[in-house]
Amino acid sequence: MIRNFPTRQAWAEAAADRLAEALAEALAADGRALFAGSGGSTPSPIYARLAQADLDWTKVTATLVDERYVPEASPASNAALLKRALLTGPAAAARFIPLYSPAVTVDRAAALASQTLAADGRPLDAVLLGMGEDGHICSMFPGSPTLTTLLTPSLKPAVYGVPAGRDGAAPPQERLTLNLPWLVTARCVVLALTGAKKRAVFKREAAGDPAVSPIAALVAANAPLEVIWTEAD
Ligand SMILES: O=C1O[C@H](COP(=O)(O)O)[C@@H](O)[C@H](O)[C@H]1O
Repeated sequence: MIRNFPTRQAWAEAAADRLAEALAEALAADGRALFAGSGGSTPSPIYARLAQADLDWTKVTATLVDERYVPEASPASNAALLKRALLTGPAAAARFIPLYSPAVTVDRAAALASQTLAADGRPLDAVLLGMGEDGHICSMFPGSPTLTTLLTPSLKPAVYGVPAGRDGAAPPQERLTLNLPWLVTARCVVLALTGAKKRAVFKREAAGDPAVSPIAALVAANAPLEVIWTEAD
């Protein structure tokens, strides 16, 4: 279930190649493809390689698995990271759907992003996930108040607002996130992990309770999950 790579370079290449393959399959089958990427410190080397993939990027739409409720000018913006690291060179021709909208509430921004993604009219073809050391994926935080809704498999794929909290379970800042049904209906979900600590967290979470652990819920729902790991931190 976990593919191991000896170096960061081999790990990034394997993840990017798998994502490019899934996007190429979608382009061949349907003439278009939908990608969703994570933020955080993990994905930049993967994005750098994926941006070089020989794809018709004019037919690719890219979005985010989650976002902090901040404008692109903020250093915390995942949109800014994606544009800087992936949507450059030939990949700059891809269409980008942000989760953030200015001057509305986080829930209104979530509704607007849900509508735009629904209008695109296809499931995700390739997803790049990271995981925090607390076991969160997207902005699904173990123990947070919105988790039950985000993990409900019978809901439609949608974007949700995640309130900020002070208790350690909720994020310190409002966020936007895709829900589990987006991941379960995807063609390919790559979870990219680095270091011994995250591997241990993944193993613990995968064996956990799907009602309270996003990783366990992903596994229990038979999402097309591929875990790519390097011990290089
Ligand atoms: O907050 C976030 O964190 C996770 C994990 O980030 P990392 O720095 O440990 O790689 C990331 O996947 C998510 O997109 C981001 O918003």
